[in-house]
Amino acid sequence: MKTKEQAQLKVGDTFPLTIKRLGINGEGVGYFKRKVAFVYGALPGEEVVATAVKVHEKFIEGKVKKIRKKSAHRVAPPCPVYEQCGGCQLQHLAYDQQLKEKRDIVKQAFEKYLKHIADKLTIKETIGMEEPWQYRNKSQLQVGKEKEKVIAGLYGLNSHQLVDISECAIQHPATNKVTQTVKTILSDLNISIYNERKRSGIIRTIVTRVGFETGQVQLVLITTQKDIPKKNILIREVQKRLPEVTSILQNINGEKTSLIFGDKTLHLGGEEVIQETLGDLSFELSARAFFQLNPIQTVKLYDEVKKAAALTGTEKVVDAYCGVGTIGLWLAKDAAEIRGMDVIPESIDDAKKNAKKHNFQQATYFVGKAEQLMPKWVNEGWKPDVVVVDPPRTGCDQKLLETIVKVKPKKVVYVSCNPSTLAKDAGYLSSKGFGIKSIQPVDMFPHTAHVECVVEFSLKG
Ligand SMILES: C[S@@+](CC[C@H](N)C(=O)[O-])C[C@H]1O[C@@H](n2cnc3c(N)ncnc32)[C@H](O)[C@@H]1O
Repeated sequence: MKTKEQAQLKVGDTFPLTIKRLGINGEGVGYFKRKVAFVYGALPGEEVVATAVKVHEKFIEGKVKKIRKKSAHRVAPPCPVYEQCGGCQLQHLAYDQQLKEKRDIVKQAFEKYLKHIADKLTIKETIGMEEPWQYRNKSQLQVGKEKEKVIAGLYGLNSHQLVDISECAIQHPATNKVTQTVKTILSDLNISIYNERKRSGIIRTIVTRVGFETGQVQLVLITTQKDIPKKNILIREVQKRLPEVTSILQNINGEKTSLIFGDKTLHLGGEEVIQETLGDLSFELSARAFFQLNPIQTVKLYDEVKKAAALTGTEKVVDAYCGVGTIGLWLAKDAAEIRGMDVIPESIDDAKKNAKKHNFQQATYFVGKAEQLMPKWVNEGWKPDVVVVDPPRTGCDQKLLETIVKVKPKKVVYVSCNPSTLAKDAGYLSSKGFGIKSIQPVDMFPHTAHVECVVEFSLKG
C-alpha cells in the first residue's frame, strides 16, 4: 500500500535521504518512505535533501539540492564541465574510495543473483590505476554549432544539449589535440556541420584513436553522405597541421540513430590502420574494430585472464567475442589451439593479421556470432578445454551458455564490463555445475561508474 507521502511526491518536490550505497550508474541510493531513490551526485554515507526529477511506480530519480552531512571521501571534481557532460559520474569521489565502491557494486550484483552462495564468494580488491587520468585512447565526439562556432562534445546528462569538450581530463592528450585542431580546420574551411534537429549538414562525429605506445593517431570523420565539399583541402590541412595523424578515414552514417558508425568506411589518407602495442604483442587497428579503451589497465586485465586460464600448453581454447584477437593472442603461447569469433568482419581481418604477424599458427579467427559458431564447432566434434568469454554489456547469449554447459570445458573465464549481466550469467553457470573460483574487479574507467571483472569458473567434481 502507498503511504501518503509516496502518493503525493511529484516532480520538483524535495525530500530528505540518507545514502546507503552507490548504484550501478554512480548514483547515491537510499530509501524514502521505503521507496528506493537514486540521487545523482550523492555519495554513500551522506545525508542530502534531493529534488525529485522523475517519479516512477517503484522508484524515484532525484538530484542533490543540499548536502546536510558530507562524505569524508567527497572531492572537488577537476573537470570544468563535469556537471553538464555526464561522461564521468564519479569525479566527486576520491579515487581510492571509487575502487572500494566499485567492488561493492560487484558484490551487490552477486548478492542479487547468487543469494544462496553470496556470503561464500570472495571478491578481490579492485585493481586500480596509479595515474587515473588521460587513460582513454579513443574519443567519439558529436559535432555541432553554437552561435556559429564549431563545437564537439557529448550530449548532456538527461538533456539534448551538446556540451563542448575541449580538454577532457580522462582522454589521452593526443585525442584532445587532434579533435580541437579538426574543429578549427572545419571552421576555417566552413565545412557543413550536421544539425541533429533539422537533420541537415554533413560532418556528424569526430572519432580519434591513439596508439599509446606508437603515438600514431587515427582520425575518422563520420558524415551523413559520401561527398564532403573541399575534401582534398581538408585532408591536406589535417596532414599539414597534425603529423601524428597517420590514418584518415571517413565513415558514412546518414541514419537517425544513436549508433556512431555506419556500415561504409572510406580510406582518405595515410594508412588504413594504426599500430598499437600491448606487452610484447603489437596490433593493427581498423576504424571499426573494438579495442580496449584503456591500454594501461588492459595489460593488467589480460594478465588476470591468463592467471585464471592457467594454461599448460595442451589446451584447446575458445576466445569468444574476440575483437581483434587480443585475449587469445595474450594466451596463445601457452595454448595448443585458440579459436576466436566476432561479429565485426574488420575485427576478424585484424585478428588474422595480428596472429600471422606473431606467427601464432595455432590461433584461428572466424566471423560470426558466438552463440552460432560454438555449437557448430561442438557438433563437428571440436571440444574446448577452456572457454574465455568477453561479451558486450548485454552479457552472453543464452544459447552460448547452454553450449558451454553441454560441452563441459574444465574452465570458463568470464571477462565482463557489466556486473549485472555477469552475475546473472554466473547464476546460470553456477546452477549447472560451474563453481566460482575467483572474482577480480579491474578499474578500466576511473571516474566513471563502470567496472570490469574477470571471473574464473571451474567444473565441479
Ligand atoms: C567487450 S568487446 C571484447 C573484445 C575483445 N575481447 C577485447 O578484449 O578487445 C565485445 C566484442 O563482442 C563482439 N560481439 C558482439 N556480439 C557478438 C556475438 N553475438 N558474437 C560474437 N561477437 C560479438 C563485438 O563486436 C566486440 O568486439
